[in-house]
Amino acid sequence: MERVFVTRNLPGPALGELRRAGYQVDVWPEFTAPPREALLERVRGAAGLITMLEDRADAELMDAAGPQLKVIAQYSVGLDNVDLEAARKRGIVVTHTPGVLTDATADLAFALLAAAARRVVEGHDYVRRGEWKTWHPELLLGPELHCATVGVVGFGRIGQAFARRARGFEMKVLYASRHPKPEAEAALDAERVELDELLARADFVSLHTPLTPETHRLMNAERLARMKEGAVLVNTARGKVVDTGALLDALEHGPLFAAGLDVTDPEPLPADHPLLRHPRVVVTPHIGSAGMRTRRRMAEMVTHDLRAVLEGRAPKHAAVLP
Ligand SMILES: NC(=O)c1ccc[n+]([C@@H]2O[C@H](COP(=O)([O-])OP(=O)(O)OC[C@H]3O[C@@H](n4cnc5c(N)ncnc54)[C@H](O)[C@@H]3O)[C@@H](O)[C@H]2O)c1
Ligand SMILES: O=C(O)[C@H](O)CO
Repeated sequence: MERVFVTRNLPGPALGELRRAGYQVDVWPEFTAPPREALLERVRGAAGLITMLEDRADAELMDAAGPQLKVIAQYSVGLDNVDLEAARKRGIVVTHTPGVLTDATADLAFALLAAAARRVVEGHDYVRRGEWKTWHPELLLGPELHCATVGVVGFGRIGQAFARRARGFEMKVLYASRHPKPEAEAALDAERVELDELLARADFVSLHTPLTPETHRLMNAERLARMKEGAVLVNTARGKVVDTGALLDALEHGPLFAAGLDVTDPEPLPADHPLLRHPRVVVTPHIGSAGMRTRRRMAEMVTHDLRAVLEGRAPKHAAVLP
C-alpha cells in the first residue's frame, strides 16, 4: 500500500476516496503547518505528498522523503514554495490547481477593492465603537468604483477574471503583461500599457502575477510613488510582490488612499504590525480561494492528479513532468 503524506486536512470527501482506493493516507493533524523537523520526518517513505503554500518543498524535503517519492501535488495554483528544478532533477512530478480557483479569487480581489475604496471596514468599526451619531455629507468619503480606471498587473486567469468584474462596474481596464492578450483585450475592451503608464493612469491597481525573481518587490517605493494621488492598491497575488515598508510609507505620506490585501509580507501578518493600525488598510488572511465549492474541487484536483501519477497515468495539471 503506497503512502501519501498530506500537510493539512482537506475539505470534502477527496482524502476518504484516496483511502478507499487503497492508499495509506497520513494527514498532519494540526490546524497550523507542520514545523520543519516534523515535516522532514513525516514525509519519509511517502510515494506522494500533498503540500500547501506554506510548506517549503525543496531538495531537502524531497531527499528526506526518499527515492520512492514520485509526485508532489500542491494544493494551490501558486508554486513559489516548490523548487521545481529540484523536482525535475529527481524525476518528481509536480502538480497544482490552476483554473478551479480563478473566480473565487477574483471575487475576493474585487471585494477587497470595494471594501478598501468605500471604507466598508472603517465604517463598520466606526459603528461598533458607538461613534455613529448622525448622518453627515462628508462622513467616510471614498473614491467611486463605477467608471473608474483600473490597472491589472498580471493578465492571466485571475487578472482577466478580475477585469471581467471591473467591466461590470463600467470601469476602464488597463493591463500590464509580458505578452499581449488580444482576445482578452477585445472581450474586455482592455488596453495593454507599460507598467509605469498603468501606475500613472489607474485609480485602482490590482496585482495578479506569480511570485518570481522578476516580480519580487515589483511594487517598490519608486513604482508606488508613480501611482495616482488617492489611488487604491489591491494585492491577492503574493505578499512579496510588494515592498511592505514602501507600501506603509505610500499609505501614510501618499499617494495611496487605501489598500486591500489578501497576502502580505510577512505572512501571517503579526497583530501589532503597523499596516493593521492604518484605518484604510483592509487585510484578509490569504482566503482568496476560500470558496466552499472551490476548496473541495481543489482537493479533488490534487488527489486525482496524485493518483494519476502513482497509477501510471498522465496528470491533468502538471507544472513539472520530468
Ligand atoms: N490570494 C489567493 O488566495 C490566491 C489564489 C490564487 C492565486 N493566487 C496568486 O495569483 C497568481 C496568479 O494566478 P493565475 O491562475 O492568474 O496565474 P496565471 O499564470 O494564469 O497568470 C499570471 C499572469 O502573470 C503574468 N506575469 C508573470 N510575470 C509577470 C510580470 N513580471 N509582469 C507582468 N505580468 C507577469 C503571466 O504572464 C500571466 O499572464 C498565482 O501565482 C498565485 O500566486 C493567490
Ligand atoms: O496560489 C494559490 O492558489 C493561493 O495562494 C492559495 O489558494
